[in-house]
Amino acid sequence: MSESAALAAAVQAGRWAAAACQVVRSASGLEDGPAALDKADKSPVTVADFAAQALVCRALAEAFPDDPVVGEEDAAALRTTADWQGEKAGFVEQVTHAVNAALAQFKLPTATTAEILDWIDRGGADGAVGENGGRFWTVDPIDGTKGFLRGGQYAVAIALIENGIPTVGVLACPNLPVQSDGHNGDGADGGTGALFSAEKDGGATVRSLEPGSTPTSIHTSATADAAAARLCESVESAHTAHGAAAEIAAKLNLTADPLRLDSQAKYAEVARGGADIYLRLPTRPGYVERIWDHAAGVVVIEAAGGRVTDVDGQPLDFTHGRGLEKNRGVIATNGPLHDAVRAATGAVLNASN
Ligand SMILES: Nc1ncnc2c1ncn2[C@@H]1O[C@H](COP(=O)(O)OS(=O)(=O)O)[C@@H](OP(=O)(O)O)[C@H]1O
Ligand SMILES: [Mg+2]
Ligand SMILES: [Mg+2]
Ligand SMILES: [Mg+2]
Repeated sequence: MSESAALAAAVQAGRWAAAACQVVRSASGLEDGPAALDKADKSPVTVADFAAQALVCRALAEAFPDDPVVGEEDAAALRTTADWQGEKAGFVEQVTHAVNAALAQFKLPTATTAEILDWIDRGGADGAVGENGGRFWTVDPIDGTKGFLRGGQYAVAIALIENGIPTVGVLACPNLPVQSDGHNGDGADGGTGALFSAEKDGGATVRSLEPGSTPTSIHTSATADAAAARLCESVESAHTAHGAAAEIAAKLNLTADPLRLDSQAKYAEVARGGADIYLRLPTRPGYVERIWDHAAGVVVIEAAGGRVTDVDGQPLDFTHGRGLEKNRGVIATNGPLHDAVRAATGAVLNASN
């Protein structure tokens, strides 16, 4: 099937953003890592998050100038940096350098800092359904920023949402091998990285991040035997309840250890059968999942044959702006295992309430 203009734009956006992330990653040693700021919620944001959001917004604006973009980041902090000292000095210049290094790789003209900050702020839409006829993009320029900082997995996640339904999804995963190796190693394998993509009601594919690579189809695993299933979950214990996941695994008689990896690379692994179940279990009441942490993963996994609901079995509801206000946690599976995993999850979470 040929790619739609929307998918082609998202793929290009993912490639440009991944290139910027790789420029930043390779310019910094693992010891000190890329420069990062703390956001209001104390989570980190790096030079590469900003550079990647700028490039995704630029690519989407070129193809679809009227489409709103709901991005995780904004440039407000970067507009007040004139007197930044110490380790923050030069932060904005590093963003500009990363964007322009990526643009140069694609033989595109370089941009000024002012243009780059404006591209980042194109991501300031609020995702209200009804805006632009119910059509908008959502972008996580680096999902798994903590993974990125550690040299582990991270993803550039881009999705198109139409009337509340994610219809196009791209996950660019620079540290994930193109062929699943059931990997326990949680970091770069020296390869070029993988880009997963899908359209609703079309197939899901993976291709290398190498220029000109050809997509190949991916499918979730067919296993209906929970005992043989492989579960994946976040590295960060603040992002998912590891203890409850272990209880659910025991209930399902799972024998393999969970695969812990950062970012929506988890959706990608389940989509291609490298794992069978992705559990994201609420750690504290009141945390609302963000749409950009899931929209692209949902498209890819469903197109590959899998299923996604929240822990209560409800579909993820993308009609409430930037948050999945009506959902709690996430269960993503290969499909055949979904009902059993959902039942075990309900039993464990209800018992602990
Ligand atoms: N308390 C809490 N509960 C659930 N989720 C949270 C929480 N805090 C943060 N986040 C979001 O987690 C995103 C990273 O997802 P992962 O857990 O898959 O990656 S990681 O293991 O933390 O790297 C991360 O996305 P990024 O900020 O894009 O990295 C956050 O949006
Ligand atoms: Mg994220
Ligand atoms: Mg992010
Ligand atoms: Mg973040």
